[in-house]
Amino acid sequence: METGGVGLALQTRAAGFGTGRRRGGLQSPIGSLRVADPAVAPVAVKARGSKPVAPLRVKKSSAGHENLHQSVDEALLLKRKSEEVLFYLNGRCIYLVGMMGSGKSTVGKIMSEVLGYSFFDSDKLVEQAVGMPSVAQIFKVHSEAFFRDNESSVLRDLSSMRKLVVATGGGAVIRPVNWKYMKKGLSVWLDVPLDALARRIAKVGTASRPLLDQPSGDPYTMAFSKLSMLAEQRGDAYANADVRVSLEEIASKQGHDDVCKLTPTDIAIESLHKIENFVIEHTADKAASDSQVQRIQTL
Ligand SMILES: Nc1ncnc2c1ncn2[C@@H]1O[C@H](COP(=O)(O)OP(=O)(O)OP(=O)(O)O)[C@@H](O)[C@H]1O
Ligand SMILES: O=C(O)C1=C[C@@H](O)[C@@H](O)[C@H](O)C1
Ligand SMILES: [Mg+2]
Repeated sequence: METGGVGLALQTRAAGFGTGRRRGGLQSPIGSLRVADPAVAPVAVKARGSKPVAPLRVKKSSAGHENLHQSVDEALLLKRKSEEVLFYLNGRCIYLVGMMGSGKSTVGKIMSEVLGYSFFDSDKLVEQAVGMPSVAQIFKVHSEAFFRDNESSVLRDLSSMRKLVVATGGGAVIRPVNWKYMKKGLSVWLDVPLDALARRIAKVGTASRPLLDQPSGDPYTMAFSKLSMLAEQRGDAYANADVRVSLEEIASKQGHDDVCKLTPTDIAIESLHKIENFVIEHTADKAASDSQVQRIQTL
């Protein structure tokens, strides 16, 4: 059973979005790009009239200049891609789905900033709605089922809004009703190999992730075995997403042997690219089927 009462909190928070930000909608897909001089490039590139967008990764190495060039290129590519995608999105929300640690929050924040969308993390909204500081505590004091009910309520409330990027909880995909809400927008599955997930999670610890938290044992091994179990239980649930962004595919395209070499910006660019292709393909399909219906009606 879903719970009520989160709508007001969401509306109050979302009411602020749009102010001082770039308008979405039908703009020219590609604006004029001013290429900054990398020698004096700031550490963040600004989207038209908005906050700094792309977190430039300026790696410390002897090849410092090359890395700076690469980061500037990445930021410009991200900006250009976001301008193209905005044209096609027409205000539709983006829902990021994927296992714990797959980068939904990290990548989602980058996407929201370049698109001029608001960012929401559904786990955080559940915490606010329930009035508890962490998902771990909600699981402990109430139950997973209670958390899931609130998660569905949050997704229901979000589904009536526009211009949002939502990082969903890792398990949101298991309830069919959540797909009904997420299908109001576009869903993107961040598909990350379990080994990379376990490495990321072991680095930050499992305390905030109740389904992975273990009192003892090597953090990587414990995370890997729990994640494998969850992945098996969830089966194809993530594949319901409109778009799949496979880190293995991006890494192989870029000639990397390890997905850990990919930056969140690389992943945001690929996500926007896949979204664009999906929308173009489906708009074409719809136009073709509409014109077929019209032809049949005039017979
Ligand atoms: N491309 C990346 N490369 C390296 N580390 C990353 C990358 N993306 C995310 N991370 C790191 O991995 C961890 C998990 O990322 P994040 O919190 O964005 O995932 P999530 O999908 O939102 O997880 P959860 O489902 O638990 O909310 C964070 O510590 C983040 O800094
Ligand atoms: O994968 C999951 O089931 C979860 C992921 C987190 O984002 C939280 O929603 C919660 O810890 C459960
Ligand atoms: Mg998150």
